[in-house]
Amino acid sequence: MPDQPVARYTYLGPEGTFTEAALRAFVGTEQVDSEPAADVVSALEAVRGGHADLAVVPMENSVEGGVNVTMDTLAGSREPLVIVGEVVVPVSFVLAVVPGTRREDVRWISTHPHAWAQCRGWVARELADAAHMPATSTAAAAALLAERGREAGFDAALCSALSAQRYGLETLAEGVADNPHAVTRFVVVSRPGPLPEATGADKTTLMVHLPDNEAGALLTMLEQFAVRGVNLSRIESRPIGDSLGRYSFSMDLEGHVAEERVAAALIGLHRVCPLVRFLGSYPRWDRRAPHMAPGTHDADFVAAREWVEDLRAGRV
Ligand SMILES: O=C(O)C(=O)C[C@]1(C(=O)O)C=C[C@@H](O)C=C1
Repeated sequence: MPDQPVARYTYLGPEGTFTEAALRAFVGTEQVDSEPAADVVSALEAVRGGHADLAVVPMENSVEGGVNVTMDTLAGSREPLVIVGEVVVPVSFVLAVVPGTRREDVRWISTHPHAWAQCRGWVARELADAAHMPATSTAAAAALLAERGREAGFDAALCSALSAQRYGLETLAEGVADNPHAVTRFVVVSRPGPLPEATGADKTTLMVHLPDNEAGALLTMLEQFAVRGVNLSRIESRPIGDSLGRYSFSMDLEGHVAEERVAAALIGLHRVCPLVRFLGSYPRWDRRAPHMAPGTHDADFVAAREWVEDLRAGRV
């Protein structure tokens, strides 16, 4: 048998981001063909353009919620991309500085906005006068501080312990996190192709538009899931952008499109929503199977369909 070609990965870089840690957790080895990207959009564009096979990007954080740039870039282009996997990584930060910097010298702290949101309380308590300078990632802040020192325009980075070490920074505080159990969920994205097989513990990601100015349109959309026993694990609204009051809905549901109840919900959505974008069915990171309500197993749908076929054929 010929060797399988090695998948080329890209991820939100530079080296040392939590996204790189997620990539390594996903492939389960340090040996991976990977190239960091400057930001989420560039990582996803590298896959669209064929420069990489797979991109790992942050999707959702347990404290700060959805990563808008990921949701919008995945859903927003005419050339579709699909999610083929997910990874959940615990996140806690270190306060990293150029060696010799004292705690009382720290006025400006650079990090990714999602990281800042997870450490705001700690900063208010420990460094009350410090302010935030946004960076494209936690490791980008660390790398810039290591490269430019005082010329970077900030005094410290909130980043992973790995980045502080990789960029030769000194750690002034570790375990920085307002919520010690915070986790970030990352998704693995590819160009469309054969779907990952259903495992019995999967998720499906969708982006849906509702009909304009229709009372109850959101309820009608949600009913498509409820009546088929499909649980949603995330739903967020995002502005469509062309006028006020128009929103799309980004959501994850428990199940795989290969399952009857999920397929039936998608058929329902297709009938009642002007746009439904399928963004992938893929195994859950925690391998937790959904609770199945009575009457929602594949066999129940098959039996019900056969019954209707009998009726149509006159076998009453
Ligand atoms: O900047 C990083 O290190 C990232 O991997 C991005 C990111 C995010 O977008 O949420 C990932 C995990 C943390 O929640 C903070 C930042």
